[in-house]
Amino acid sequence: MIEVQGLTKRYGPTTAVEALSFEVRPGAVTGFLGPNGSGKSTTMRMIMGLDRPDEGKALVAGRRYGELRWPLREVGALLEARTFHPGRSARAHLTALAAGGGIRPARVDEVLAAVGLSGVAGRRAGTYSLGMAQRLGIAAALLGDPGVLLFDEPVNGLDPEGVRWIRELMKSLAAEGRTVLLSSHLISEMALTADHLVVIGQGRLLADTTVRELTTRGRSLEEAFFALTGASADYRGAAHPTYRGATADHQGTAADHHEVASAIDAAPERNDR
Ligand SMILES: Nc1ncnc2c1ncn2[C@@H]1O[C@H](COP(=O)(O)OP(=O)(O)OP(=O)(O)O)[C@@H](O)[C@H]1O
Repeated sequence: MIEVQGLTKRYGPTTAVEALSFEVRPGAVTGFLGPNGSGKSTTMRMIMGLDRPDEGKALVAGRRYGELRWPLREVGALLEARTFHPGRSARAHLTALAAGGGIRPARVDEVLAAVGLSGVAGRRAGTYSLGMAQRLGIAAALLGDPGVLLFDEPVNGLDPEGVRWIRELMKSLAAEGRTVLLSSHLISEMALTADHLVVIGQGRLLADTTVRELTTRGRSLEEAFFALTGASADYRGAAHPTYRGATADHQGTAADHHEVASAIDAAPERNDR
């Protein structure tokens, strides 16, 4: 269980997250959706104790991250790809994490097998493709066999086989009774993967509902998402040709939003940090 209670985070003049409250329950995949810059990553970082909220709190299994005795055994997260030392092998990276996290060493080979990296576990992780790096990040998240898992855009840059693998993994983790919070820009993928949805815009909660309920609000989940987020979208990537004319105060038409969404989906990786 994840409990987000009145979270607010400001970066100078920017309010990234504002009075945000929601719960993520076990046994389901909860999708975390919102336009670019709506505060998804910041929220996940606060849940993981990587950013300090200005107001409110985030609890995992009833405690703040910093209060967890063995955090890796309670909560695992893939927040950014390539958070490992490039000169280290995958096995060495996971072995070091296990040693620091009070996790039995044999677990390393179990998670390497679970993510399909056993055959390349001795290779320097810096030589890994994006898909392999994502798998290593997921292995690290699974290392402590935690009941709570967070994934920030895990399908970013993956090929169709990788996307399907992630989808099935998310579902199986939820079916095991775990709490799974998954952010993605790919609404079509979210429709296939998630049971529940938390939608935010400009750091504020816009919807906390089931995929089924939100889908019935429009002709599709995508339509319903645009109807919900249209007024709060803040597309700053104006350099991209498809964004031309889209400004922060541009309310736009459904067609505009579709164009922008296609551009977001096509963008290989975030470049705002
Ligand atoms: N370290 C930081 N310093 C300053 N501003 C930040 C920082 N991190 C995030 N922000 C700002 O906070 C807002 C929310 O950003 P965040 O990355 O949480 O959004 P997001 O929903 O994850 O976006 P995306 O979908 O593009 O990944 C944005 O305006 C962003 O520019």
